[in-house]
Amino acid sequence: MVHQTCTESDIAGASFSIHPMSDQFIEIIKGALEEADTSKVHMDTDDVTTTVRGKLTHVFDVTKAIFAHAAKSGKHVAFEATYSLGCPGDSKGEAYLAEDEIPLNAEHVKHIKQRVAAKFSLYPLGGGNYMDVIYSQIEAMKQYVDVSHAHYATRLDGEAIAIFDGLEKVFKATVEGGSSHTVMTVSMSANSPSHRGTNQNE
Ligand SMILES: Cc1ncc(C[n+]2csc(CCO)c2C)c(N)n1
Repeated sequence: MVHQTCTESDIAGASFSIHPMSDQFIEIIKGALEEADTSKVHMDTDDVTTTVRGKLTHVFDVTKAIFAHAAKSGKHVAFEATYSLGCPGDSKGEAYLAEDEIPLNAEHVKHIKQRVAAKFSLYPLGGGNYMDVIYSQIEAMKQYVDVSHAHYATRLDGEAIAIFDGLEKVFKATVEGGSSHTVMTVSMSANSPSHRGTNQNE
């Protein structure tokens, strides 16, 4: 078996998709991808997902903005993402590591009000006490949004922007805590008919 070695580079990335439950899905997906300022990341869209790579701050900033732009269509939008840091498979995005830490979209999207339901799972690979890391980061998440137990994941209910900011903080804390390869999966749902009656945006 060939063992791939992970580089020392701190390049982060996300592979994500948006699925708007609407006949206008093409406009919603493409519109959201275009509306976000992606100049500090390497971004590539195909028929399955979009991949963004660069500094972790910008990967979260761009995915948060794209989701917020899609969700503000008012249509039921599902979002799936896998975030990863610590084991890059290619190097095209590495040029973007020279960027500064100033997010380009945060100011623009921070006023978007969008209640969402989400689930996330954190995988601190390459560290010892991985369950301790997971439990302490679930605890940390309670500062930002409503947190509840789910099988294979932790449920989050709240404003989309607060949830993305919480996810970014938890991811960073896991990396800074010594996880040499960190993966996080996120599922999010906006404007679901299942939320009717509980959604402040109605
Ligand atoms: C973020 C994101 N990136 C790519 C796709 C895949 N995709 C499905 S339909 C469509 C528009 C027509 O080309 C695209 C790009 C997605 N769903 N969400």
